[in-house]
Order: sequence, then C-alpha cells, then structure tokens
Amino acid sequence: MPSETQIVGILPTQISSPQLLIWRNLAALVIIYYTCIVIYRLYFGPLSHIPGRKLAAATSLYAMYHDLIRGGQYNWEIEKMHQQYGPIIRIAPEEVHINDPSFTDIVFAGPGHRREKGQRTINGLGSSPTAIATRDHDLHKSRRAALNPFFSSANIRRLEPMVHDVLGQITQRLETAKKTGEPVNMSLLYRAATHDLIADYAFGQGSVCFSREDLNQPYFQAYHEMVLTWHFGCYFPWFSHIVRRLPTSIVISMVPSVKQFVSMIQACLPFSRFLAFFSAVQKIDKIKANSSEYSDAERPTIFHGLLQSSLPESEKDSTRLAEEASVLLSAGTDSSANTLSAITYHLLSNPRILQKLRKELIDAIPDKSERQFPRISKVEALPYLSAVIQEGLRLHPAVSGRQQRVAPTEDLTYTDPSNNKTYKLPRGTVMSMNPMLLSRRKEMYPNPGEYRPERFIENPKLRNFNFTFSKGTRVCMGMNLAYQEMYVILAGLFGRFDGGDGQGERLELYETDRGDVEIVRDLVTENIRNGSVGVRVVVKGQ
Ligand code: HEM
Repeated sequence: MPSETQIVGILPTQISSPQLLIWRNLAALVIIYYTCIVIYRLYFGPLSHIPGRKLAAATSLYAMYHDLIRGGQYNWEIEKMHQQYGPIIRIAPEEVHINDPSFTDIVFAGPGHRREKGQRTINGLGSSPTAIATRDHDLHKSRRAALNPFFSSANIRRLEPMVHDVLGQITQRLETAKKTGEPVNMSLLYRAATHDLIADYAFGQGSVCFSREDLNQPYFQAYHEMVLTWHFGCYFPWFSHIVRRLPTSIVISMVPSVKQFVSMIQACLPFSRFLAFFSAVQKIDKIKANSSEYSDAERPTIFHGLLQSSLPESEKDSTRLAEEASVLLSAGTDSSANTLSAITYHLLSNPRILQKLRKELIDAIPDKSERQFPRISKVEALPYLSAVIQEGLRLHPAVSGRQQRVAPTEDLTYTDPSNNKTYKLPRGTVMSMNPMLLSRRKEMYPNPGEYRPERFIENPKLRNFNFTFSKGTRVCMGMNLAYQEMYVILAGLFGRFDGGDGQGERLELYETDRGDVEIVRDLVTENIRNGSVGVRVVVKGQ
C-alpha cells in the first residue's frame, strides 16, 4: 500500500503522516467552513431572495474580478445583470444594486434618516478621518457641518473673481497657442484651473499650476497613477494603511513619478499623508499660529474658518485637517475638469449645438468684453447653457462608480414597478446605485448615448433625476462650486471664441475623438481609455 506522503506527491517527503493528517483536516475544515458560508449566503441569508448571478451572491471574488482584475469593468457587468434580472440585483454577498431612479431618495435619504457608506468605499478612501471617509452617521454629520458653510451658494458666489482669474489664465494660454499654432490640451488646462481654484480657497495660496509652464502636468500624472490603485485599496484595506505609514522616501522609490508630486507639494500644496503629509501639517500649523501668510480677513480660507469653528479641539488636529485638505483638493480637481473636457468635446464636435449656444450667449451678453468674463448671475439662468451642462453631467458622471449607502437602523422595502414584487432590504444591507446606469435608461433618455441638450429643455423635470452629484445627507459638498466653474468657464470660453461672423477666433478639435471623453472604466474619476491625453484644440480665425 502506498504511504500518504507518496499519494500527495507534491508535498515535501519529510512531512510525516501525523503532520499531513493535521494539514488535511485543516484544509477540510476550511473547505467545509466556506461551503457552509456559501450555502448560507445563497439559500438562507437575509439577501437570498434578491435576484442575480449565484456566483456574485456567493463570493466577493466575483465583484473583485470585475472591479480589480479587469480594471473597473463591474459597471458594465452590473448593467448586463440588470437587463437579465430586473431593477434590483445582488452584486456581492452583502451588496444589492438598484437601478430605479424612483428609489434614489430612499437609499440616499436626507436629514432625519441615518445613512452610512459601505465599508468597501471607506476602504478605498483609505479610512481617513475625513468627512468623505467617515462611516458613522453622526460623526460624518459633525465633520460635514464644519465644512458646509464654505460651500453654501452665498459663499461660493464670493469666489466669482477667482473663477474669472482662472478663466483669464485659460484664455491667455489659448491666445499664446494661437500665435504659435500649437495644439492645447484643454483637459490639462481645466485641471490646472479647478486645482488652483480649490487650492487657493483652501489655503489662500494663489496660482500654483498656472504659474508653471508645464501647468504642473507631472503632479496630475502622479495623481493619475495613484488613482489606478483605487480598487486595490477597496479590496485590500491593509494596503493603504501600510502605504500611509511608509516614509515618503520608500514610496518614491516604489513609484518614481511620485517624486514630482512630492516636490511640488512640498513647495506649495499638501495632498495626502503618504505623499507629503508634513507639508500639509505645516501649513495647518502656520494657520494655527496666525501667520500673516495665511490670514486674510477679506477672503478667509477654508482652513482658517475650520480652525475658528466650534469643532472640538480633537477634530482640529493638524494631521486630520491635512487629510481633509487632501480630500478637497482631489475631489475638487478632476471631477469638474473631466466634465468640462467632455462638454468641450461635444460642443466642438457638434456645430449645430455650438452655434445655438453661441447665439444664446451673444443675445444675453452682447458686449464681448463682458461676455469673456461673464457674471454667474447672468449665465446660470440661460436655458440652453444649462441644458448643455446637464447633458454633459448625464453622459459623463465624473464619479463613475456605484455609490454605496447603508441604512443601519432602518429596514427598507423596494417594489419592482414592473410586477409589484417587493424585496425587503434589512438594516445593514449595502445598497448601491450608479449614475452611469441611471442616466442612460432608454425610457427616460431616448437614444441615451447621443449628446442632445434639447432633451432637458423639452422635459425640464429630467433635471430632478440628476444623480451625478449623489443625493441626501452625503451629496457632493462641492456641487455649487462645480456648477459655478462650469457655467462661468464654458460661457466665458465660448463667448470669447465665438467664431464671429464665420472668420472670427474659434476653437477646433485637434486629434481628439469621442474615445477621449467616453467612460470605459470605473476608477473613481479616472474613467476614459488608457493612454488618452484628453481633449486637445487648436485656435483658428482672426
Ligand atoms: C462635476 C463635478 C463633481 C462631481 C460630479 C462630484 C460628484 C460627487 C459625488 C457623486 C459624491 C458622493 C460620493 C459618494 O457618496 O460616494 C461627491 C462627494 C463629495 N464631493 Fe464632489 N463632485 C464634483 C465636484 C466637487 C468639487 C468641485 C468639490 C470641492 C471641493 C467636491 C467635493 C466633494 C466632497 C468634499 C464630497 C464628500 C461629501 C460627503 O461625504 O459628505 N466635489 N462628489
């Protein structure tokens, strides 16, 4: 009879029979344990009644495969599952996805309902002590309450001169490029603009990207490389915990491009703990010390305000505030910039739409010098410009992933309108919804892939279904700022480069196609095809 060591030929021969027996029993126990878990999840668990693929319900490896291994492809798989199983599906053992706009206000509820984020999103955000990454409802509420006033519509209105400043910088770069005939990367220009704006508002540091010839492109490149690790952080939370504790020199040796990022940050801006955290902490400390560099009573910065707020002292810790700063800088840059790039592409590739927009701008503000730096109060009421922006937000939600919420103290019930079947979603269930899927539902948006602003004029109620900024108590904090940037920059640019009577100055696309703006993967804000440099233009005309 062959011995056990011979049977298991791949095991080292020195493993004795009793040891082998222990290993075998352990392996058997693990298999039995996981089999029981899978059976429970599929047939007895509180979500076993939710339709969907068995594999997705059985193990998170399924979601991980599409999110992480396939590089942000789960959105499209989820879309296929909805087509097969209906508006409510189970996409992971603990997660249910709903694709029904009538249910957004329930899942993403407003005040009076406790709502938390799913743990996977918190992991992706590095579990930092910031409002955006705070799971607990009450702690999130107090952290957000301290920041909220800075993003109220009245306070954002006061930033109008700053938006005009960055608009002036964009125009200047375009005018210079016109002289040389060089193409201009609008996506990079928009990033520089949105970044400088929020950085100035946060710390009062003036122009950072526009003061550099390269518009700080290496910084954005390093940010891009960092975002590529988003799903890894979601599924392996230890990753960000370790990286956040590594000395900067080690991080630089692992990802050399980060060096650019660090030196730029050390020179002027904080970004995140593991990249140049000390610089952020120093700036907060300077504000605390009331350094004149940072105190400007005329135009208080966010971090001045936070330090003077009624937040408990523990919440004013320099390291925590530096984390909060890094969130504002990252959330406030690519999001608006990517949407601006996509809208610019659609306008320049649709002469009919562009012409209609130009006419509206010229009719509303006949004086060209005023039109180049339009007042937000004048342009936000323009119906066609509003529709242009809404249609851009619909087709290109800057945060392209599914947004998760948990109702920790409330059992919810979803009714499928097609058959009135009800599904109980017990408290604690991770519920997610996705702006990309909601905004491309054929019955609401016929021919959904087409960029057609008129749909928002024909049916103004569509705007109520805009889920691009999320909803409820955790709705995007920077929404007013993002709108102001989009209205003023688009109106100013297309009011300035208006083509005159056919021969005047105008922007034309340069080696850019729809692939340079189309969402093809979900890596939070990085969602266009790999290798694309964004939207490029040349300036033509007299
Ligand atoms: C077109 C531009 C933008 C879009 C589409 C957008 C979208 C979103 C979305 C969908 C969320 C919710 C994420 C979630 O719950 O998982 C969010 C949150 C947030 N956004 Fe934006 N955003 C934009 C611009 C901005 C800007 C300019 C800022 C300014 C700093 C900003 C700051 C924030 C912050 C701080 C949060 C966290 C809010 C909280 O958790 O309470 N966003 N954004």
